[in-house]
Amino acid sequence: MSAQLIDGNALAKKIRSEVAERVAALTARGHQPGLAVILVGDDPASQVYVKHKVADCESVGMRSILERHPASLSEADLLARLQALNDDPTVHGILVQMPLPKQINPQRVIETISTAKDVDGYSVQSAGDLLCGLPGFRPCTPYGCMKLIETTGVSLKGKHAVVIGRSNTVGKPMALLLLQANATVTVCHSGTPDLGVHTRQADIVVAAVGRRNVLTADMVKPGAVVIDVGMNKKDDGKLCGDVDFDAVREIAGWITPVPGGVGPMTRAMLLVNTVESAERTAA
Ligand SMILES: Nc1nc(=O)c2c([nH]1)NC[C@@H]1CN(c3ccc(C(=O)N[C@@H](CCC(=O)O)C(=O)O)cc3)C=[N+]21
Repeated sequence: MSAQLIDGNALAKKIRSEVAERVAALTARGHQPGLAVILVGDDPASQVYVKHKVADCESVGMRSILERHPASLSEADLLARLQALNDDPTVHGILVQMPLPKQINPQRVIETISTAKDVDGYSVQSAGDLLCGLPGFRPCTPYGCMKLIETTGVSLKGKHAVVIGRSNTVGKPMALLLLQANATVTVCHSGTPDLGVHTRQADIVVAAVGRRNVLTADMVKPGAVVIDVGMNKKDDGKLCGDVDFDAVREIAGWITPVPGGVGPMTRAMLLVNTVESAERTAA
């Protein structure tokens, strides 16, 4: 028996159509939501991602402001730009594409963005809101993973969820979201001696390491929900995740593909956070 595919493209499309309705309602009241996307330098992958985000905004009727800066931009100049966007009432979300050139401290950049416009959910305030279960912007990738898990109909209450990876943007917030949904949560990482011991117990596995074949078929409990956050390149240049997809899909109950799983949902949740920000401002 083969796992059911969780279609991230289809779910993202449905979410975009819901966002489009909220955008239209706000726009009719003179509050068109706006997202500022800032790209520093000319990293090819970042250019593609940023283009996608701008196109996503257009597809839901949101205004996007794309700012491109040279890789030599100083930190002070970037912070000054962010202050101007903080003060601009037509901008409801601000995203600074990561990674940044080395002369710029990313944490300082994140903390300069107004909490009310931190639609990436990367700031210490947003992280603290999540930790405490308070309203605030949730980081888009783990937020999207929760929506993907929801579509399986598998209830998280009382289930064992294993997160592989402990980054501030994915692993840690993922664990907190699962915990808030009443799962029993284990966080594994590069210092975990035997990953399989943990993942074989898991009803839900979220792999967010950034390395191929982190999760193989022998590490998965039959019927488990497998969410693959990885974005790696194979030798043939094709995109693949952290999960040994072809083998794991024979064991798992549900699995997300790469591409077409978590990636499109990350972008969809950015739109959700931005429309939410605009709704709060308009209220
Ligand atoms: N401030 C900031 N916020 C981010 O959210 C952020 C960032 N910086 N820096 C880079 C990472 C990466 N990221 C992706 C989002 C969607 C896809 C995506 O849509 N992927 C498609 C495939 C795209 C392709 O074919 O290359 C998919 O998985 O189906 C990929 C990568 C957001 N990031």
